Amino acid sequence: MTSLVIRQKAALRAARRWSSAAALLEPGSPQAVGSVARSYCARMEQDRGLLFRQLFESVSSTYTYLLADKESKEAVLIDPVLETVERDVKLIEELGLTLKVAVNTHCHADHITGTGLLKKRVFGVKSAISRHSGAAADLLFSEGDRIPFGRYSLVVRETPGHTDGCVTLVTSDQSMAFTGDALLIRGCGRTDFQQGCAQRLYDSVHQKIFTLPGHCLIYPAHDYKGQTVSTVDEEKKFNPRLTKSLDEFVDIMNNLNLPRPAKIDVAVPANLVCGLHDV
Ligand SMILES: N[C@@H](CCC(=O)N[C@@H](CSS)C(=O)NCC(=O)O)C(=O)O
Ligand SMILES: [Fe+2]
Repeated sequence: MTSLVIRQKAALRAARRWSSAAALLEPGSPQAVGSVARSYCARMEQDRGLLFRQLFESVSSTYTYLLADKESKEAVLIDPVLETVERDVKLIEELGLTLKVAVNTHCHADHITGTGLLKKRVFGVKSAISRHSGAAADLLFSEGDRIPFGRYSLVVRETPGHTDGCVTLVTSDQSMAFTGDALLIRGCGRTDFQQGCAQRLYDSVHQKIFTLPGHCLIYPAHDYKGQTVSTVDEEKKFNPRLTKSLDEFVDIMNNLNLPRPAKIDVAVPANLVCGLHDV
């Protein structure tokens, strides 16, 4: 009994030490990245301050991501899908969030984005996409731009190759990267339509994603096998395409022989106007 009380007191003291250390770290500050202990604190800070939801649309196997600052309630939504906008709006309302930006990682070929409908459903939301996508949106971003939401922000890394306007959105403490179709879990986006280029994609992933910290979590736009998350280290070790040499990668990509996405002829024109095709 006595030893149980001692153990409980020790655990309480340790928890207090952790929480006061975490409280000293501004989310996304340079101090929040670095040693293992510091990065562990940064993750604790995130748990306390950053709301995160991974949502799934099963027809196109698309992941939509909701991130919000728990304090200010400001939120961003990454890669919403037209068919699941009502689900997303309901969740945003239930959680009392203010959606600031609905952002696309690229001009999708397989589904219509939800950004256009979201702009109609939620007052004040701005759509955003890369200026190299050729698509219309309220905000056109490029390399190094930040998408702020409360105390947090997403930093834009241009990762072309699947399309010209593909970006990876990285949290400012580099603990999470939303890679769109540039890097999928144990795979990558195809390069046989839109402005696809295998060499460009290989360079993008190696220079802009594999240079992130090894523990950085990888959240892709799609998964077709039930996988939900990976890390930079895991993909550097186990990605069956991107661990190969450039020549081998190009050969793999030129021989995927995938069928065209069923909705490509409808989705691409719609997504070039951020889903506002029927207005
Ligand atoms: N069957 C789906 C389309 C599947 C597909 O082509 N996925 C793309 C990402 S969406 S542009 C892709 O890059 N896949 C890479 C891979 O290796 O599977 C449909 O008809 O919509
Ligand atoms: Fe795509």
